[in-house]
Amino acid sequence: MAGEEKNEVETIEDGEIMDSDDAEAADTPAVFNRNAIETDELELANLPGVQAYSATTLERGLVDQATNAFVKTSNDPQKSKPQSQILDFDDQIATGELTPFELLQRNNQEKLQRIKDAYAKEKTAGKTKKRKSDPTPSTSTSASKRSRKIKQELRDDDEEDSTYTPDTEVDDEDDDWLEEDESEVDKAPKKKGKNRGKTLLSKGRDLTKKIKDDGNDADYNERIRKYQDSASIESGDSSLGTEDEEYHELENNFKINAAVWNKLYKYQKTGVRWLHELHEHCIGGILADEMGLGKTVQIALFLRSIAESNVKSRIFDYSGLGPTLIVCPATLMHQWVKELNTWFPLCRVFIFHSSGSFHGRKDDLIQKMAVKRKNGSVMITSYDTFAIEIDLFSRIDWYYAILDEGHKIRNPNARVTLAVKELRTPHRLILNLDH
Ligand SMILES: Nc1ncnc2c1ncn2[C@@H]1O[C@H](COP(=O)(O)OP(=O)(O)OP(=O)(O)O)[C@@H](O)[C@H]1O
Repeated sequence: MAGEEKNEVETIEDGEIMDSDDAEAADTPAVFNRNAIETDELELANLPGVQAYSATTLERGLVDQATNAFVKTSNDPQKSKPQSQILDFDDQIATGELTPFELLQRNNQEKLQRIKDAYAKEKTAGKTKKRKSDPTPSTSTSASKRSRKIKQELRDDDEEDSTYTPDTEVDDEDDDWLEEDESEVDKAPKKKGKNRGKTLLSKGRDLTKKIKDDGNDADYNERIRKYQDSASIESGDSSLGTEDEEYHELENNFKINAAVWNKLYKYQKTGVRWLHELHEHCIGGILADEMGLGKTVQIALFLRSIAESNVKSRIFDYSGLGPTLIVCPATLMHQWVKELNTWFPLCRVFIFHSSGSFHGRKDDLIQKMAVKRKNGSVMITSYDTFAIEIDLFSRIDWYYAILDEGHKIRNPNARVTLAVKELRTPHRLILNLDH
């Protein structure tokens, strides 16, 4: 670290933090000692007018200083109010009432309302004064300026610039289909961690071997035909898949089949709205609800709403849902197929794995994925296959990349983590970071 000015504040013992009372007494800000680096450690330090500090000491000092300030504030009943308010708000996020963005928006609205109220008060007071006595300069201009400024700040917060440029080239390299020994596919699924009593519904993952993906054209056409037949017959469950024209409107011109939306629990609806907020801001996110609370379902519904809304992408040159990649443990691949078939039946779902129903060259399957479909296509693969075949996966510009059981990429140097970094996609989501 280098700075042009010499630190004039009184320093104390190495790494020690000056108590803020002492700092107040001394009428100086609280500071920590910045260790000057030995001049022979850094050539820069030999330059005239430049002073070098140890970055580690600087960072540690800042963290300690912030911690001390926080502890002091929270022990002070006068100052602790904002913290308790924050906890209340956090509760609303934790219980699935609001998304963090909605909370911010609400806070901003409240702030704006307070300004408006103060402005209205000032105005009334001003009028009364004017009537009663000499005209005094009005404060309304500055209040409305303040209000305009805050509104502008709120608008500015919403504007994000993205420079992602997709490259759609797919080359024709000849690859043999990899027959992996992923015996975990055959194993009964094991739930990790403690059951914290929150699980709503059991996954029934041992059924998954019977579920076929849409890798085979004939099977896929048959599934869609059956679904359309059943959807045209009015039955109790047909609402999950019918093309009802009734939609629930979401923000930014997105919508979702109303019958399906109404099947979601409240916190799941909040989750889907939050996924849309991330999408709009082009930022990735981690959906880490407890096991079995419906993360897979929320993702399926979110993808479905993107397909159904057919909104023009801010990044790609098309509307609706583009090719989406889901990477998960091999034991969960067929469960994903099942949930997608249930909640988003028109989507074509491919498994890229030796247990999938596609028989042919791997790059033919990848090319099939690259085709834009009205109802989207989702490719599911295992972490092992993904890491081995990263060259193939990185040929596509993925619309979304979703990592289930995302703690698999916890090790920054693991092959799979490095492979994930090679993926070309503007939208990344992680599920189940850790349990
Ligand atoms: N709103 C709902 N209505 C009906 N069934 C639901 C609903 N939400 C979830 N389910 C069902 O509950 C089960 C668990 O949901 P899901 O697989 O999405 O949970 P999950 O959070 O992804 O679980 P895990 O963390 O174990 O991967 C599934 O069978 C799913 O179909």
